[in-house]
Amino acid sequence: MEGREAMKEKKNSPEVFASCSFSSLGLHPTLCDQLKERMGFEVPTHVQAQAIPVILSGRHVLVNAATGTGKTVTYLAPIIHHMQKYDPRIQRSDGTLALVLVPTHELCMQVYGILQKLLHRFHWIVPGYIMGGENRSKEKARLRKGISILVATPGRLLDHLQKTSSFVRTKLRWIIFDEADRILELGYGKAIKEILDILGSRQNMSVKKEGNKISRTPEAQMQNLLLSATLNEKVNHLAQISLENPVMIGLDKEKMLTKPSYEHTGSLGSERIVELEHSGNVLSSSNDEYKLPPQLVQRYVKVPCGSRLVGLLSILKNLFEREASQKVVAFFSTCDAVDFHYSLLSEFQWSPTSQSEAELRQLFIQYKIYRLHGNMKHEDRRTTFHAFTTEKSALLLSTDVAARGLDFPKVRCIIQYDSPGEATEYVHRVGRTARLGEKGDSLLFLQPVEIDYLQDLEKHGVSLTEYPLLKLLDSFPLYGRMHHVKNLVSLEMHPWVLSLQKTLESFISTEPRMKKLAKNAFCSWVRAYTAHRGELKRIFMVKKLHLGHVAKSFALKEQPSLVGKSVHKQTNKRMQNQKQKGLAKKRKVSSIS
Ligand SMILES: Nc1ncnc2c1ncn2[C@@H]1O[C@H](COP(=O)(O)OP(=O)(O)OP(=O)(O)O)[C@@H](O)[C@H]1O
Repeated sequence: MEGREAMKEKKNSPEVFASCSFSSLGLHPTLCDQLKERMGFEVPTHVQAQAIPVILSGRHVLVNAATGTGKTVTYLAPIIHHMQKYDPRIQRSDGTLALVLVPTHELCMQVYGILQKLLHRFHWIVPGYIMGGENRSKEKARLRKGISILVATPGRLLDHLQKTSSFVRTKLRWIIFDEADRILELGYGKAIKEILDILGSRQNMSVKKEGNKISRTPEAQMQNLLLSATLNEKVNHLAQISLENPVMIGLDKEKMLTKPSYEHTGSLGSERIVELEHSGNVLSSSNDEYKLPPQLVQRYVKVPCGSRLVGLLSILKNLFEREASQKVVAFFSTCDAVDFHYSLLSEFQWSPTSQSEAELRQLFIQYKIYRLHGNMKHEDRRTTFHAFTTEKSALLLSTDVAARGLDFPKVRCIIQYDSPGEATEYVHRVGRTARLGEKGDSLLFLQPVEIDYLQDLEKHGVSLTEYPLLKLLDSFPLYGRMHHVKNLVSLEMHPWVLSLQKTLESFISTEPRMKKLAKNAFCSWVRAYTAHRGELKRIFMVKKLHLGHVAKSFALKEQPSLVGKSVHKQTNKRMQNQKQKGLAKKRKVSSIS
C-alpha cells in the first residue's frame, strides 16, 4: 500500500479521480471500508465511478479505459458487493460463482492478491486461482473444497472443466475477461468458446445437458464483463458470443459499429456510457485510437543496428546514474534475448573513466537486475514478480509476459528495446509506467530502416518525439576526456560507441557461456523479426537487415556469414513451413514470449 501522503496528493488529481465516494456508487459500507483500509483507496477513479453502478445493475458491460486507471477494482468490487449480500451466506460447497479470466500467470497472481485484500472482512467468500504450470492435483483439491471467486488462465481452466468432476460451477453468475483482446491474441479463442459452451454461458444458443455441459436458462442471470485498455474489433466475436445487450464504457460513439439505442452521461461527467440495442458487432475496425496516460512522456531513439547494444547500455547507465532510486522495465522480443542481456548486464565490467585494473573491474550497470519470461521456471517467475514489485530501485528485463495488466509500483521508465509489433502491445508496454496519474517516460528503440513504424503508431493516436542520443554519448567522459564530436559521419563512429563496442565484443569472445547465450539470442531475435505480420512486415523487413550488424548488436565478433548462414537457412525453412501449413498470417506469440 502506498503512503497516505502520496495517496492524498493523487486524490486531488481531477484527471484521474472522480468527485464522488465509493459509497455513493452503491457499494456496501464494509466493502468501502475495505477499499479504504486495506487498499488505501479514498475515492473512485473515473472508470470506477462510471462502471461500478452499471455493473451493479447486472448488465453485461464492455469497459475500455487507459492503462493504470483501476479496472481491476472496477469489476471486483461490484461482484463482492453482490456476493456478500447472499442470504443464506455463500458456502464453499456452492462452488464457483465468479470466474476471472486473465492471459498470464503474473496477472493471475496479482488479481488473486487484490481479492485477498478485498475479501478480508468477507471470510466466507473464498478466492482462488488456477493456472498453467501449477500442480494440477493441488488445484483439484482446492476446487473440490470450493472457490467462490476463481482467477484462471484459459487453458488450465478448460482442462479442469473437462477433467475435474468435483469442480462445482452450477451457481456461476459472473464471467470476466480481463485483457480480453490479449486472451484472444494468445490463441485462446477456441478454448474460450469451449469454456463458454461448457459453462452454458454462450449467448444465442439453447443449452442442453450433454456430457459435462450444464443446463442454464437466461433466468440464471449470467453477467459477463470484458475489459481492456485496447478493446478493438478483434474482440467482436468474443463480445457477440459472451455478451447480451452490453453497455459500453469508455468507447467513443463514432467508433462503434452498432448504433446505440440511447446514450447518457449521467451525473458522472464527460465520458460516455452507451447502451446498445443488440449484440451484433460492437466495435468497428476504425476503433483504433488508444487512450494513453496524458502525463506519459513518449520518445523514440533512432539507432543503427550495430550500435543498438551500446545505445541500450549507455541509456541505462545514464538513467540510473541520473536518478539513483528508480525502476525501469526493458522489453525484448524473445526469451533468449532476455537471458543474454540479463547475463551481460549482470556481469559486464568496465570503467570508461580510468585504465586502472581495480576500476576496470567495476560493473558497468550497478543496479539490481531481474528477468522475466515464459521459459523460466514457475517458481522463479513468481519470485521475480514479487521481488520487482517491492524493489525501490531495479531494472527488469522482460518479454511481453510483463506487458499486460501488471501493476509494479513506481516504474519510472519503459524501454522498448525490441519493437512491440502491434500498436496495442506498445500501449500496454508503456502502460506499466505513468499509472494512476504518476509521472512516466517511455523510450522506443528503432533502427533507421524501421522509422515508418512511427507513422503506424500515429494512426492509433500515438506520437513520439526523438531522444537526443548523440548528446548523451557526448556527455560520457572517456578516459578522462570529453568527446564532443562535430561533423560526425555516423553514430557508429562516435569514440564512446567504438570503445564500448570493442570492450563488449572482447568480453563476449572470452566467455564461452556468454558467447553461447549471444548466439542463441541472435538466432531467436532474427526468427522473431521474421514473424511480424500484416502491415508490419513492410516495416520490419528481414531482407533489410544486415546480419553482420545484428550480430554486433549481440556483441558477436564472428563473421556475419558464419552466424548468418544458418539463420538464413532457418528463416527460409520456417517461412516455407509456414506457407505449407497456411500459417503465414499468424504470429506465434506464445512460443516467443
Ligand atoms: N480508487 C483508487 N484509488 C487509489 N488507487 C487506486 C484506485 N483504483 C485503483 N488504484 C490503484 O491504481 C493502480 C492501477 O490499477 P489497475 O491495475 O486496476 O489498473 P488497470 O486499469 O487494470 O491497468 P492495466 O490496463 O494496465 O491493466 C493499482 O496500483 C491500484 O491499486
